Amino acid sequence: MTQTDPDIFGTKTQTLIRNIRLDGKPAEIYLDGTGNIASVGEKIKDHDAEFIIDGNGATALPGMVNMHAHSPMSLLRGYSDDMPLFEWLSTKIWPTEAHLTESDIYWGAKLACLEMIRTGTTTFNDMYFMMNNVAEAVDEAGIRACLSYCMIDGGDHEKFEKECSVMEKTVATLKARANPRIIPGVSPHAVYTVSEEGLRWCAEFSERENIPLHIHVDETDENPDCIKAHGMRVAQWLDHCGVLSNRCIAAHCCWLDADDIRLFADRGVTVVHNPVSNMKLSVGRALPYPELKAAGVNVTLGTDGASSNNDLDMFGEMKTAAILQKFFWNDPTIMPASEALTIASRNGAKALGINAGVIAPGFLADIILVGKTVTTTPAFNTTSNAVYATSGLAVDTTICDGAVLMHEGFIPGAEEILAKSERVAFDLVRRATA
Ligand SMILES: C[C@H]1O[C@@H](n2cnc3c(N)ncnc32)[C@H](O)[C@@H]1O
Ligand SMILES: [Zn+2]
Repeated sequence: MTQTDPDIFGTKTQTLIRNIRLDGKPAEIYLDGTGNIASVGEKIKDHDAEFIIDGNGATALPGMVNMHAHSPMSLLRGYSDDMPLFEWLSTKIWPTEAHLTESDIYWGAKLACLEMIRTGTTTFNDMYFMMNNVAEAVDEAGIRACLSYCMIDGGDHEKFEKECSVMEKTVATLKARANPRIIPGVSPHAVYTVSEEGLRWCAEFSERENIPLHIHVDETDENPDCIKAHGMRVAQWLDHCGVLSNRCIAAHCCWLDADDIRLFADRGVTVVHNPVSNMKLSVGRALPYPELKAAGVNVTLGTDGASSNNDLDMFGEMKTAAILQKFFWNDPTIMPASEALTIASRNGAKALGINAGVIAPGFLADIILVGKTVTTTPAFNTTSNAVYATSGLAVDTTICDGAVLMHEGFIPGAEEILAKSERVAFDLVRRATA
């Protein structure tokens, strides 16, 4: 069996991965076709491999977990840049999103899944609209995702009622797919776009269904407006509405203060750092990571949409997170490479309740191989190279749920997805600007 055998793609098979490095040491990994890692060791003798992947000295890492994305926004990559957040959303993004069709959503998500597989992401936490079309793309791509419909009611009660019914239908439809790689979630957009009844309803629904709640929090300083409207800071207001719990995944969180951080720690909230998007949109402050870490808050990593990043490469995101934190808080010891890697993989998996992010027997076989190449040589420290030196394009093999999705940089069907999403994106913008 050669490693370029086309049968290797897309199905769980008994696979031996050899000639790799794990934590800097020579290793082999055996997948027994169940979707889990069966064994890890220096030399695996007892196996029944149908396929053998020769890593040629590659570094094995857990697949990246991108904890804040808007996958269909890959269609709007480079469409509108270099503007302040609210002007960008209200004059460029929202008017264009009003023209999105189900087919656009599907092709945008296909493009995003392709990029994530190419750059070593095996799970993403997504917030957008028409999520069943995103699910279709996720299903076909073989990647793992938590998918949430984004509620925006703008304080309008009629709109609120409509949004609740879309949210309920979305969760039911996603559940009915019965795909273990797809987790439904709920997503009120933010405190400045969702009413009190909207926030409360989402919190109760997420509790009832026992599914994650994904929300934008304190990206820019939302506190003065929140205090004016409700007499409380954003974190307190969310708590007042029942939103803060261990199901809550809060993206951005740049403007949390010490009391907010204590509240998040008490409630078991997960925070997502989005350093590239935050810097590009100049939100004014970096995530208070040192204080969150000291308080024991689970911190994860995300790219945000491809129209504010503008890529979905978690390797670039890890490096940016580590160097932004060091620079902003003026301390080079903050977020060492191994911590950045944990934040980008294990911590996200934990927040979504996925048994992944660790390469050890019994964990899900969500594994990537970073090839031996210019940016990973010399291999004094493979973790340092992964975080500080290489981009996701050095990933040459991506495995999710025990199935090979990319090998030697090749992903079946990639060319069609690029060609079609290119056409779909231009057509969308033509309609939106007509
Ligand atoms: C899911 C919804 O969130 C919007 N969206 C995309 N990027 C951001 C951001 N940085 N902050 C707030 N909202 C955002 C999308 O454009 C969509 O309307
Ligand atoms: Zn976002």
